[in-house]
Formats: sequence, structure tokens, C-alpha cells
Amino acid sequence: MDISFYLLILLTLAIATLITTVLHRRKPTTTTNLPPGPSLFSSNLLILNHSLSDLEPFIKTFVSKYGPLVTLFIGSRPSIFVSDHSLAHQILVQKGAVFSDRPRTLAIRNISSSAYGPTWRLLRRNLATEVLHPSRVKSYSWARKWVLGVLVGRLRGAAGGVIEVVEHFRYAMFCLLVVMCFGEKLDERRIEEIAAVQRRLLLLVGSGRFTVLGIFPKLGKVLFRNRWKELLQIRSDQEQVLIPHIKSRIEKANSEGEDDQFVAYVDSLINLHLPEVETTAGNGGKLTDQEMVSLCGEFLNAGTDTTSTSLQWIMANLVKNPQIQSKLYNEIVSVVGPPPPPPAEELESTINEEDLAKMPYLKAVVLEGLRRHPPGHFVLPHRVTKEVEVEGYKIPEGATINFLVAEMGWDPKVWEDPLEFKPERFLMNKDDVINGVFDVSGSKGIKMMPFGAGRRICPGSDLALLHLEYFVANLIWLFRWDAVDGYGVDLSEKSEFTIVMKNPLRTRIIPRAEK
Ligand code: HEM
Repeated sequence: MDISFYLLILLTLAIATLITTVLHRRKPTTTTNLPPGPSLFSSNLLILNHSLSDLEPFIKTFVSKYGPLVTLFIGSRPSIFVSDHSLAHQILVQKGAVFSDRPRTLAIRNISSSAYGPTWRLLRRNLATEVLHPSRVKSYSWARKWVLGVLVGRLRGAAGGVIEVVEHFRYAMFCLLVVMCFGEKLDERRIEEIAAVQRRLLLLVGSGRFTVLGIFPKLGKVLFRNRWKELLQIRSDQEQVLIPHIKSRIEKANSEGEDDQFVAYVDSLINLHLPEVETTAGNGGKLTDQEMVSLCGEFLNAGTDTTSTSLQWIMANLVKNPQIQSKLYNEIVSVVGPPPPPPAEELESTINEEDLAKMPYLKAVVLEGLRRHPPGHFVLPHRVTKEVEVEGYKIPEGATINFLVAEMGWDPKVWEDPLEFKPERFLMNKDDVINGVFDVSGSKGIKMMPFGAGRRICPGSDLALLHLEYFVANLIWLFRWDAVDGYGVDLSEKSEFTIVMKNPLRTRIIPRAEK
């Protein structure tokens, strides 16, 4: 750790103590009635050089010591952590308007980094209606079939032997999101190039290396020159890789006679005009190249790592629990019949997306995967826009707030045998069901929140569920997934950007139907 880091901590603590003292004098109710937690000094030592996931064990200890609302400090700013379901519902759903902002960061404008306001609304509505609307999602079904073919081809190449699947899953999700983003089936080299730059960015940001730059932008750029340069470099690499694909789609959209039957994410961004009050580029609100890159990068990362991580966890549990795998296979066969023998070249027969709706056990398996192994153990930080009272505590304007997502899904007060993988639990309790489907949005009450809840809930949740159901169903229909002698399935976790398997899944896959 560099010496400047310690200097900054000392400086920060001195400034923070001064500011806190002044605030205490001016607004006694605001800061003296915060939820309990460790001291300002210990909080800052913990937070400044840790990613949120690395902090999880500490926060869990504080929760058992102080209760379901805990305050830590970043500089002098309170950062509140919530571990209780009904408090999460109260905060995110009932009082959602006050808790839906984001802390300011160094990120170039995209949906997740935008303040709660007109730009965020416009960008989010654009994604929701132009790409994630059910009719649009349906128009990409050919892309899902193509990607399934790519994935199955890779798996068939290794059938019978031992295979580590995670890279194949990640590549498949990238292929899919790249098509939806740029409107083109790119070759393997280009997809790998995009995946590599996106993943570097994700892992660096997820490691918490740049947190300090976001908290102290001016000072941080000077004291942490090398980190600042590193951030600029990775952004410039991202622009070099993504801009040609964005430009090529724009040219295609401009050229006469081109009539694609589906809308790619880039198409939807071309004619967007940001609200005037929130633009700085002076070009009538049109998105800059950097903003386009930031939005496309967000789209790619939000939909790939999360989904491929979940897919790996679900398949790992199906390998570990062969009786659950058999039950799922039997459900699939009862709906679509047995799988056909593999064709020589391409995958011709797949499970139709319409048939997924007839498979309640499949849905239960996917939901149980998300409950037991949510890819994010926290949501993205929210910022409080107005002082507000929760459980008798005052949460001040400007505080950040986050939620212990994994802990909520494992709460023994809510879930029986919470650490067991039991999809049946989602078939039994009909209270949680809205229109025949478990309410993962938590709108009526939160029992688990892998996609968050309230106004900032993940807009891609339905797409993610479709991708998981489609790939799990087809992979189980086509192959039997067996444990490998001597390897077993280890469900230990490791924090990357998402919470991944510490020892990636190794399995033996056997085609169900022979030629
Ligand atoms: C299993 C897959 C996924 C999981 C578990 C997941 C989870 C999450 C979570 C926890 C949040 C933060 C919510 C909050 O801050 O309160 C989020 C935000 C977001 N997700 Fe997802 N997500 C997944 C897939 C996707 C997909 C497929 C897309 C789009 C293609 C997507 C796009 C976004 C965006 C744009 C945001 C920012 C929303 C905002 O700030 O308003 N996600 N997601």
C-alpha cells in the first residue's frame, strides 16, 4: 500500500472530524440520531481501501452487534447498511422517492451512475421500452438460438471428458449481449476482444482500487496519480474497442435500404436527446461518444457477468443434487418430449421459449439459484436526497444506503433450511405469487432481492430470468451433468465483481441422446 494512502487517511480523518464536529453543532438531530455503528476512525480505515464485497464479513459482525441498521462513515459521510427485509421494503418501496439517488462517482454518465432525475428517467425508459420490452425481447429469440448453438458446440467438443464451464458460459452471454447491443454477429476474435476490455474494467472497478478517487476526486487525482492514469488508460482502451462497433451500426442505420428486423441498443441511443438542464457537451443534448461507450459498456457488463455467474451456480447445484436434476429433466421431457440425436453440424432442435412457461419446476430452480447464490451480495449504493426517519433514527440527506442482499435470502426467520438448495420452496408458498409467478420484485413485500427493489430495481430482471431459464432448460435437456470423481462440487464463494465460485465448476457432460 503506498505511503500516500496513509497520508490521505490521516488528512481525511482530520477533515472528517472537523466537519462532523461542525455538523453536530449545526444539526444536532441529524448526526446524533444515526443508526449505531463503529467509530468514524475505524469506519474510514475499513472503507477506504476495500471493495464493498470485501467489507461484507465486517458488516455482518456489526449487524450482529448493533442490529439491522448500521452506520459506517466514508470521510464524514454516513453510510447505512440494512439487513432486514421489512426495513428494506419500507426504504426502497414505501419511501422509495427519497432513497433512489446515487452517490456522485467518476463514472461517465450511464443509467446506474445517473442521479435520480430526468436524465436517469430518459435513459432507463429508453432501455426498458426499446430493448427490454417483451415484444423487443422476443425479436432477439433468433440470437438466443444462435448463441445456444455456439455454446452447445463448445460443450459437445468436450463431451465425455472433464470440462470447466465458466469461460464457456461467460463467452455465450457476451455473444448474446453483443448482438443485442451492436446488432451484429461478430466473429470470435472481436467478441473476445470486447469481453477482455469489459472484464478488465469490471474487475478493476470491483476491486475497490478506484473508490478513493470517487470519494476525493480532486485530492485523489493528485495523491493517487498512478491509479488515476490507470483509470484513464482502461477507459481509453474501452473506447478504442467499442467505438468502431458503435460507428459501424450508426453508419448502417444511416445508409438507405438497410432494413434490420430488430432494434439494437445502439440504434435506440442514436436519436436520444438528454434534458437540456443536464447536458454539458453543448450539442443539443445528443450523446457524446464517451456517453455512448459508457452506456454500451454498462449494458454489456450488467447483463453478462451477473447472468453467467448465476448460470454457473445453478448448474453446480444441479450437478451436486442429481435428484433435482432428474426431476427437472423429467419436467422438461413431459413438456417437449425427449431430446433428438445431435445433428452433424448445427443445433437444429431447441426448446421453444413459449414452452418455458409450462415448466414451473424450472422457474423454481432458477429462483432458488438466485436466492441461494445472488451474484451481488449488495445492490449499487443509493443516496438519500432528504433527511428521513427510519425506525426512530434520522437518516441525513447525502448519506449513502445499501442492503445485505445475500443475508436476506438466507434469513432463517423467512426461509426454512436457508442454506439448502430446495427449489420446491417456490412451489409451495402461494402468498408470494403474483399472476402465477413468484414476485421477485418485492413490490408487496421483500423476502429476497437479487435484483434490488423499488425505483432502481434492475431493469433487466425479466431478460435475465429468460436467459437463465432458456439456457438451463436446454443444457439439461441435451446433456446429463455429472460430478467428476475426485473433484466434487465445492460451493465456496469468492468475490470478483460478482460473487463467483471459488473453485469453478468442473463437470462431465454426457449427451442424453446418441447419434
Ligand atoms: C442475473 C442477472 C442480473 C442480476 C442478479 C442483476 C442485479 C442487479 C442489481 C442488484 C442492480 C442494482 C439495483 C439497485 O441499485 O438497487 C442492478 C441494476 C441494473 N441492472 Fe441488473 N442484474 C442482472 C441482469 C441485468 C441485465 C440482463 C441487464 C440489461 C441488459 C441489467 C441492467 C441493469 C441496469 C441498467 C441497472 C441500473 C439500474 C438503475 O440504476 O436504475 N441487469 N442489477
